[in-house]
Order: sequence, then structure tokens, then C-alpha cells
Amino acid sequence: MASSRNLTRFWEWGRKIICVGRNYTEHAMELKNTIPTEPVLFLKPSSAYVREGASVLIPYYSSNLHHEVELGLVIGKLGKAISQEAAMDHVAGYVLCLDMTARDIQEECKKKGLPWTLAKAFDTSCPVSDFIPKEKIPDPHNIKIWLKVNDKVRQESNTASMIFSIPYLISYISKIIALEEGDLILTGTPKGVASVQENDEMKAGIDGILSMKFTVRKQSH
Ligand SMILES: CC(=O)CC(=O)C(=O)O
Ligand SMILES: [Mg+2]
Repeated sequence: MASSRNLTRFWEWGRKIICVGRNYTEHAMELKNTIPTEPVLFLKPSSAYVREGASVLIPYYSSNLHHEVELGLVIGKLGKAISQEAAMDHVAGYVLCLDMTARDIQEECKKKGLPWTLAKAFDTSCPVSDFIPKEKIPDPHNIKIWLKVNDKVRQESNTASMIFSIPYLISYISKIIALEEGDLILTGTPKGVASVQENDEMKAGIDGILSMKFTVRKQSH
């Protein structure tokens, strides 16, 4: 049954944020990671959401916060073990997202075999744009996403370069985790990830669709 809540403000619903990692070959290579044969998954809590007008915070325990611009899929209806053929029926729309990553902490976690929670799931680690209705992006595998820091281009890529397609990701994820209305899937970042510093301005966009801006601040203890 459809919800009476407003899906265009899905970030207020407290639903899951499921992130795909290493979905662009050149990004996996720039971090000296292997190219995955199956999607790499991790989660962020809904407290990670931040919207334009608020700041993105460098966690007090990190000295290397990275930007990762990504296309986000907003799930419109419940599904478990969704087939690739039916997958796009479960997408209600899109958002542009930043998967903010404490890279120094992630590297330590990787070395120690620990989960990435401190590196990926802190408050303000998931800036999101306005909701983009599905009809506005007829081909999500052919859009240009980009990110600038202080007006200099850092990331610029076409979603055609994803290793795993959107139907494949939805089908794969939903066999493991049921997808609910209001969930968000981050589809992975292209190459060009790099550090941001206090007072930097990050501007990101989808060509011809929208852009968003966030200022970086330091978290106080
Ligand atoms: C190495 C990563 O942080 C993976 C990730 O989040 C990605 O988008 O790729
Ligand atoms: Mg990412």
C-alpha cells in the first residue's frame, strides 16, 4: 500500500542508506583496490543525512575527509529478491549524494580488518540534493555527475562507466536486504576523490538537472 508520507522528503523517514563501493574501475584503481566481481556494500544511518544550508563536518577524529560524488536511487516500493527486469519499477526517483569518507580512518579499518562505520557513517556523511522525479532522468546510465571544490573540478564522470548496472545492483541488494519505500542506494563514486579542508565549498551537480552546495566545517569535540 502506498504511504501517505511525502517521498520527496524521504530523508526525514529514517530509512536505510545502502552504499555501493568500487563501482567505477578508475576509482577502485586510484585507491589501489581490486576490481570487484560482486558489489561491495556498506550502510550509513539516516542521521548521516544533511541538506543544503547546513554544513558538512570533518569528524573530530579524522584529518583526511574525502568527497565522493554519487548518483542516489530513491526506492519507491517494497521489494525482496527483485528481478533485474522489475528493478526499475522500484525506483521512484534520484538524488545527487556525497558519500563523505574519513579516508585516514577507512585505511586504518582496512588494515585492522574492522568495519568502516567510523569512516563512512558519521553525522553529515551523506549530503543529498533535492529529490529528482524518475521521469526527469530517462536514462540513469547516461548522465554526467561532477564535483568542484572552491570552483576547481575534482570529479567528472558519466554513469555509463559503472561496473554494475542499476538493475543489477537493485536485484543483488534486495536478495540480501529487503528494499523499502524511502530507502536510498548510493551507486558508487567515479575517480577524483580527494581531501576537503575547513571552510572549503563543495559544489556538485548532474548536468542539465541540478546542483547543490555545501560548506565544510570542523566538528567540535
Ligand atoms: C573505497 C570506498 O570508499 C568505496 C566507495 O565508497 C565508493 O564509492 O567506491
Ligand atoms: Mg562511495
